[in-house]
Amino acid sequence: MLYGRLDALRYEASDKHATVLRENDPENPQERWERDVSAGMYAERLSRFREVEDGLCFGRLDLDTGERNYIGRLGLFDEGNEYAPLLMDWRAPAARPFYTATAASPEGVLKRRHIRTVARTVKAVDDEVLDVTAARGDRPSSSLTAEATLFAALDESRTGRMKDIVATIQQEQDRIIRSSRNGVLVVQGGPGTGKTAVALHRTAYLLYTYRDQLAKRGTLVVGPNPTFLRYIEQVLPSLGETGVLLATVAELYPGISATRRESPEAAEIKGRGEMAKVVAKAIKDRQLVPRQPVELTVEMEPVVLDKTIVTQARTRARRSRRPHNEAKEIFVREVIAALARQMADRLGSHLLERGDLTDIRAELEEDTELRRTLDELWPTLTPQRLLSDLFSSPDRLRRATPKLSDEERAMLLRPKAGGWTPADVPLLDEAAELLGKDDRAARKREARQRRRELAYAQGVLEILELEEELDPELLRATDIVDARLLADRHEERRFETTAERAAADRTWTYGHVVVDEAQELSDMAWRMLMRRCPSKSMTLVGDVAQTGDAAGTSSWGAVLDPYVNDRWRLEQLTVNYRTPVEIMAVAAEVLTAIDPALEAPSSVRETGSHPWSTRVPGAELAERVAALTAAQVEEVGDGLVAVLTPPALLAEVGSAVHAVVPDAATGEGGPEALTSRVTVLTVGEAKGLEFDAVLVVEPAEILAGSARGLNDLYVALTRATQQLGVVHSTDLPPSLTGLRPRG
Ligand SMILES: Nc1ncnc2c1ncn2[C@@H]1O[C@H](COP(=O)(O)OP(=O)(O)OP(=O)(O)O)[C@@H](O)[C@H]1O
Repeated sequence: MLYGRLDALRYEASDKHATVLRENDPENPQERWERDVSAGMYAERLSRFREVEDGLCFGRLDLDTGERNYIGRLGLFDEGNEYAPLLMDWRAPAARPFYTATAASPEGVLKRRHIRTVARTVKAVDDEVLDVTAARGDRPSSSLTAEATLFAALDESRTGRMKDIVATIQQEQDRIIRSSRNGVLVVQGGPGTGKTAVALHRTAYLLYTYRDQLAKRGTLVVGPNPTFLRYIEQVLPSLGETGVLLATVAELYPGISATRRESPEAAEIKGRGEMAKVVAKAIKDRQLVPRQPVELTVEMEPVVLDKTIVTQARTRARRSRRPHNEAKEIFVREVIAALARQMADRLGSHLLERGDLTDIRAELEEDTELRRTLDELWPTLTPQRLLSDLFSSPDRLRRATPKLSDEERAMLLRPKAGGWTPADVPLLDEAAELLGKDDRAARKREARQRRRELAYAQGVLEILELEEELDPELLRATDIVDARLLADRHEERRFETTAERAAADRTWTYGHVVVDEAQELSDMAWRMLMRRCPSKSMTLVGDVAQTGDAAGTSSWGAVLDPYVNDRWRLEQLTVNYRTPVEIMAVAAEVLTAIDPALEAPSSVRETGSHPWSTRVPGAELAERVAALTAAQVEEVGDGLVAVLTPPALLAEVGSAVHAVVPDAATGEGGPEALTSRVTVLTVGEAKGLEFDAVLVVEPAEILAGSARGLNDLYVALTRATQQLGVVHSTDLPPSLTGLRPRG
């Protein structure tokens, strides 16, 4: 019945979509725009109906009032029966007991039913009786809800794409998902505790609950890398939500594609909060005072631009606290005023009238040589020019970074050409803020366009006039419309979704921002994100024990206090749904080595498969890893295998594995990286992902590879849902005693 209703809605939307496209043959841009809006709306509705097809209805609540509510991915109503609810959206308040009711606190629920479907067929039904009196003899209650459905989901082979957990959200997760939209919410939790899942379901919940507010300003979900974003991109559509912008920090500056590579050390320096001062200093460094007086001739009169004039003008411009490009106006005005006074004095100011002084100023303003000189002293700058000049000039760099060591400065130095790195993006953003808009070119372009439109409109009217000349009695076109009005009507308006408009606008501010793997963000990246969300309605999820980036954080307070003081709230997730008990026991020792105060999340599953290690000769490492990978592929059947290596071994191990498993993928980037049976990755690239089986190569090298080597090792060990093996040629790190050596 529910699928029948869904089909009817789908048919209706598809019909309307086709009608809009067929019947509206837009005559002018306004009509075209209106048609695009309607067509966009129906297309979005259609895609939403398509996305909720799988598992449309996954639950039922039998209430003590005798009512029976079905719970599903979206709300469906019976049009023929006063819109009585047929299916309740999981986010509706009345659906909440589906996730929170327990035997101790049944919230009016007698029975909760979990329904598992494949395509449109019900495959399993799992009932929980919550009324304790009625439940006598039933199985003992556990802290998990929907246990059977949950375990079935957790035991499934991984597909390389994250699935939604809407049918099995657990109580501690539900509380976070439905937590208030206001303020900054930090969700701290160990690996596999569902932080990513919770963040995405919370996004869907907020969009449902605050649809109007969020539709206008949009929602941004930030992830650590493009592979991760691909991993999660299907979750929100499957929850009926399209139109959320998913991006990495490096993608948040429109027009910049940050693909240049640099050392982790250079990226760490660029991520430091003090770089904000460096950018500010680099800008000030471009506001010059001439060493020697500059002599110019304006309208045959000599003028001298000396140090005092420029210094005073610069001080006034700086004091205005306006961004550099906007403050230029003040600088220019001040210099011109001073030079006008100079000229007037020479000509004898007592002889001049008021108008004369204005004329002198106008002459100065129009003088190209003076303009050129002023442009040199206070150049109009783009963020790109500022930073590429800075990083390619040892002198500029030295002046802007007095606190860096020579060694650190050398790491930042690079040739101008070659593009931008991800760590440059927050610096470009900072520079854009401090430089302000230089919209003169855009304004000129607009004015030119407008003139063209007016001229065209005028031409149209003239033609109409000519045609109408013969019949003076008739009302003429020019009686009703003038060129300006006609041009207005012709102005193109392009239809774009909120997410598209937001993505193209650096100064866009979002209604809500979600950051996943938030521990990886540098101080500069935080500055940038905070600017994107002045309301500070944010959800930040992460694990300070998994910080791999040297510029990342080990304390939420340190990150957030500068922006919101202590006005942020912390929620913790404590149950690990991914990593089985056996693997977690090994990883927990590494966690203790990171910080004995940190507590590992407790795993819900046991697999009976113990993590193993095998030592091989150094010269055979890549080959042996390849052979073991092939064996692992056999073992996991349909599942996915990841080989996690230190960066230095990636290429060698990658090609050895490729020789044995030809469809294996290596490294980040390619679309096959997630869905190949085997993927060879560095730990950084595997962040946030999961696989059925994982082989970790040379852990001692992972450990030694960075200042946060232990954190990286912890991340590597916690990626597997079923099996874990470690292959090494050098001694194992002392924290890996829990592995079972294998011949
Ligand atoms: N309530 C749930 N029902 C079913 N599966 C769940 C539930 N919670 C989490 N999972 C599953 O557990 C796995 C780990 O979840 P997720 O990736 O969100 O964890 P995480 O905390 O972000 O991990 P990490 O810190 O390692 O990135 C995923 O496969 C997710 O689907």
